[in-house]
Amino acid sequence: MFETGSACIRCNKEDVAKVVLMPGDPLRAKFIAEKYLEDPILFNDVRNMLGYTGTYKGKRISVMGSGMGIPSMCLYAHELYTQVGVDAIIRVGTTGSLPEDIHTGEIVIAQSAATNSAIASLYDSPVKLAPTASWDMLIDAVRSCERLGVGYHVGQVVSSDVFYNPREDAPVRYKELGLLCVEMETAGLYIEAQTSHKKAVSILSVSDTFFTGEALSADEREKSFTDMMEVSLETALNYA
Ligand SMILES: O=P(O)(O)O[C@H]1O[C@H](CO)[C@@H](O)[C@H]1O
Ligand SMILES: O=c1cc[nH]c(=O)[nH]1
Repeated sequence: MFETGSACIRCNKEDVAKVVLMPGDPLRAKFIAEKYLEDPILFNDVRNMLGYTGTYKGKRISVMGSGMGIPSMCLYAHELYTQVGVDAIIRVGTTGSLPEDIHTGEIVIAQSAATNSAIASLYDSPVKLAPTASWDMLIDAVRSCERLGVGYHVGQVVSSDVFYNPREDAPVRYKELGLLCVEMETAGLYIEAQTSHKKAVSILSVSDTFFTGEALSADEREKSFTDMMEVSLETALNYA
């Protein structure tokens, strides 16, 4: 009998480290485990949402897919925080940038996440919560970028419930408001962390741009993804 009461993560608490890297794509979780973790052990494969635990620089770290969108991220983050005993989650995601001076291959660290999702209104709170990164994880992510010599941007991102937004003016309005990029999970992760009294930060790699039409070659895409992964792993060491 597994300790998680969940139908979606089948593991015992001791199978999972205190800090978990979460890419949207479970195959990116497998890639990170195989490329960076020593002796990775698969702890979850329900719905193919692959989760592994291994060691990085001698410390125990887990990596597991979140799926796409706030509902999927919230389900897994909630269970990891409240049933599995995880303390800190780092989203390792891709994003589309809004300002012309944020280029493909660069990293955005999400200080906060504006959202068109109902997630921030669902809690029994006298105010609407503001999805915000944990300050210590945010500053650790910045320091990791600086130590590794990886360029970065820090600011407010958009977590959208839709990839194909029927409001065609949405990216223009986001850009006018000074938002840095669009993705689909960070607001959910930050609200789950806050309401579970845990920690989170999103470290995003720019895979597309909304206004410049820049594109990455296959080599550039891999390099930028590995920058994001290495910054995330270095940040995770502080919470292992
Ligand atoms: O690359 P991931 O982490 O999945 O993130 C981005 O990519 C997906 C859309 O293609 C959404 O999940 C979005 O947030
Ligand atoms: O434009 C983009 C790129 C990546 N992920 C998104 O959600 N949107």
